[in-house]
Formats: sequence, C-alpha cells, structure tokens
Amino acid sequence: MLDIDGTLTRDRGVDELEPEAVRAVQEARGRVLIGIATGNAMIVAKSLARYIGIGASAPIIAENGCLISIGGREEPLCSRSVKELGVELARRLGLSLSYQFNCRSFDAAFEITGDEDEMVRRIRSAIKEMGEEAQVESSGYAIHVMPPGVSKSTAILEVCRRLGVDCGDVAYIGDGRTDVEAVKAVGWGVAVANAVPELRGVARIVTKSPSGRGVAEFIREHVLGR
Ligand SMILES: O=C(O)COP(=O)(O)O
Repeated sequence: MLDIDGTLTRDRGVDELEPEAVRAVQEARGRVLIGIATGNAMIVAKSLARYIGIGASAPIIAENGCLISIGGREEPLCSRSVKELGVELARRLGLSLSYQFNCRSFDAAFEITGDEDEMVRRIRSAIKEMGEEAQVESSGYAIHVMPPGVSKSTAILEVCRRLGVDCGDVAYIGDGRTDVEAVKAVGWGVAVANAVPELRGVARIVTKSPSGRGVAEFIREHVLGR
C-alpha cells in the first residue's frame, strides 16, 4: 500500500510525482497487488491510481481510513462526518479549508498556513472548548480533522480481511505522522529516508533514498528482488 504525498512525490512538501517511483510501480504491477492509502479525497486517490497505471479498481483507502474502494466499489468505514465541525473551526480560527473540501465526505482538511505543530495545538484546543470530539493530525501537506477512532490502519485491516490477505504479508510505505499506525499494522512497515522521526522509529525498513526514490528502492530491492 502506498501513501501519496511525501511518498510518491519527489520530496516531502512538494506535489510533483517522482518518475522513478511511477516507473517502479509499473514494473511491479501484475506481480503484486498495489493499492493506495491516503488522507486525500477518494476522487484524488482514484485519479492518481488510474494515471500511475494501477487502475481505479485497485484497493484504495481515502480520507485517512474513512472510505475504502475495492474493485472500484466505494464503501464508507466512518459513520460520522466532521465536515461541519471543520467549517466551524475554519470560521473561528480563520483557517483555509483544503481545495478538496467539496469532494470529501467525512474528514475536513485545512491548508498549512503557519507552524504545523502550533496549528494542530490550536485546533485541538478549539475542539475541546467546543465540547466536540475529533482527532487532529498533520500529514505535512494538510491538517486533518478526523472522526474519532479512524485511521489508515483500521482501514488496512478491513481491506486485508475483505481481500483474504494476511496483513503480515502487506507492505505499507509512508512518510508522515498520519502513517504511523499504518506502518505498525502491516508486516512490512516502510518509512522513506526523509520521513518524520516518529515514523522512522516504528518502521521495519527505512529506505536509503527519500520519498519517491525510496519507494522505487523498496520495490526494486524487496518486491522485484533486484
Ligand atoms: O491528504 C493529505 O494531507 C496527504 O495525504 P497522504 O496521506 O497521501 O500523505
């Protein structure tokens, strides 16, 4: 399973895909089942899956675990949306909602417009003051406000169950804080070289190369055995 931002890209904090990662994914498709697990909206993840060549029917986890798609069929795993809470937080704290807001179903994401740790603290304390419950975490690309209890890892376990796959045989590659539980949930938790220290600390493998070149390195060394 592949994270998108900071993982398939050239570096953390940039949006351009790393061509080497796309090439390696295309070399490995058909040999192993490749999917995506992201904080992005489902439409973004499906479009990317299509254009990097694994197809929109690949297993996809979107909105940090709130939505899954297997064989093209989408299903929600969250029952409660925090979008309205997101709108209220944006109003109170003067935050900018992510460009994907209208395409999201359950989770709200804000643009990072200042120090991300400070933004996370402010949003957490506003949620507490409002007497609401939600998780707040930064992916390095957006600050996500998520329904309680959900994470990429809960969705990965569900996707493994539905596909009849042992999660011990699954690899997950990521770079950020929203990837920590996912890396712990699979047999092959991989952090790219430039991942946040929290993720490198729990990963079974830390690649030598950063972001997308780290993905290519892992696929070629551990999946294709070159
Ligand atoms: O949606 C984001 O903020 C980043 O998504 P990611 O989970 O693919 O890194």
